[in-house]
Amino acid sequence: MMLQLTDVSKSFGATTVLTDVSVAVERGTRLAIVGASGSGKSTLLRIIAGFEGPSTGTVSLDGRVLANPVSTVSAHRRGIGYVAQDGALFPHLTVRSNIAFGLRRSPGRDARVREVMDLTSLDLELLDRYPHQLSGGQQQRVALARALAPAPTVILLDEPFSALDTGLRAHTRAAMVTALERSGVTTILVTHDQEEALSFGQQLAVISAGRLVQAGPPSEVFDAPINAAVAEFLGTALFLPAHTSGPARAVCALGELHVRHDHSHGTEPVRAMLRPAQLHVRESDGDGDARVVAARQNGSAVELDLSLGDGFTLTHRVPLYDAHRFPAGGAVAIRVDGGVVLYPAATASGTLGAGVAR
Ligand SMILES: Nc1ncnc2c1ncn2[C@@H]1O[C@H](COP(=O)(O)OP(=O)(O)OP(=O)(O)O)[C@@H](O)[C@H]1O
Repeated sequence: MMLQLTDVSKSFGATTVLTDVSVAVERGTRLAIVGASGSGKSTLLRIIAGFEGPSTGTVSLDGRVLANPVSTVSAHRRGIGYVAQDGALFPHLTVRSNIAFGLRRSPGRDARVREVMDLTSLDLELLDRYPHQLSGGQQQRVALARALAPAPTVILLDEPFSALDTGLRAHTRAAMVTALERSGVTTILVTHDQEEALSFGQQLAVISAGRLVQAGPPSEVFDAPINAAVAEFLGTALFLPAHTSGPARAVCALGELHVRHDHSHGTEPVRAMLRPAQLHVRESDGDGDARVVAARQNGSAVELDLSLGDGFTLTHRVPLYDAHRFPAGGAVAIRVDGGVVLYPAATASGTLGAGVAR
């Protein structure tokens, strides 16, 4: 066990921002916390960093209490590094001085600067540049290098890639993950980007309205979201009205399907959730499973509206080069791979935290 939060809550006046958040991060592992804007991610990081205190609950590191409502270890004594959204480099300092900022003056100081630059794949040519002479991705890597320089036990990353454009973001993220891996530092990333969260670390936690609704290895959370809202939040999800038809079986407009996970809590009727990648659609000579009611071009793909009967329509994307096989009015056959996840039938409240089993 390493960094541990136990029942952490936080209120600002009458506003409750976090409620009973408990999470443990093992030494040397990476946790990504994903949530919508305003869900409390930054506040959680700020409590771990020591910029805020919890209203209730405890933060501890290797068994040592860092903060509870009555006592707190100050931020600079926690051995925790923090990288903000925009990197927050000192604009009037060179890369060398930025990275060396938290290091004691010593003969080894310059060597350490070079070491963390190597770790974060920063070219030594950049040593004497100023932040405005760097690309966004380089700035973020300098910010990480600066945070890593004093060899912290934990690094906190607050949306460090959000200001970068898509291509640079993926590249910078991969470079950062490599650097974090090589340094062996325990890391927590917060982000509102699902792809980023799913690819970042060994653990993923979903936060909604100040509560941790689900945590686990990213593949497990993605495979078996605890409720329909989490399923939708983590990626495009298709929901079909269904009813159970036997052990691990459910019937919906696409026929009788295998149930991979059942989160319906014994309710009936249910909804069957599947991901677009599970659908295999081909043209059909006969009646097929569905009919193409509309086809819309959307960049490199064509979106087909497929009517399954019973007034139920499903949208499916096919590559542009394949679209001629699916004219409007044509019949298609649909195969589903991998089974479905069941949830209670739709209710009026569809927020991420609704109906959470904890
Ligand atoms: N010092 C404060 N006083 C009052 N309310 C605050 C304070 N800090 C944060 N909040 C409120 O707490 C909620 C969560 O804020 P927080 O910044 O933690 O969310 P977030 O998930 O990081 O959002 P974003 O992704 O938009 O940065 C927001 O509604 C915010 O207005």
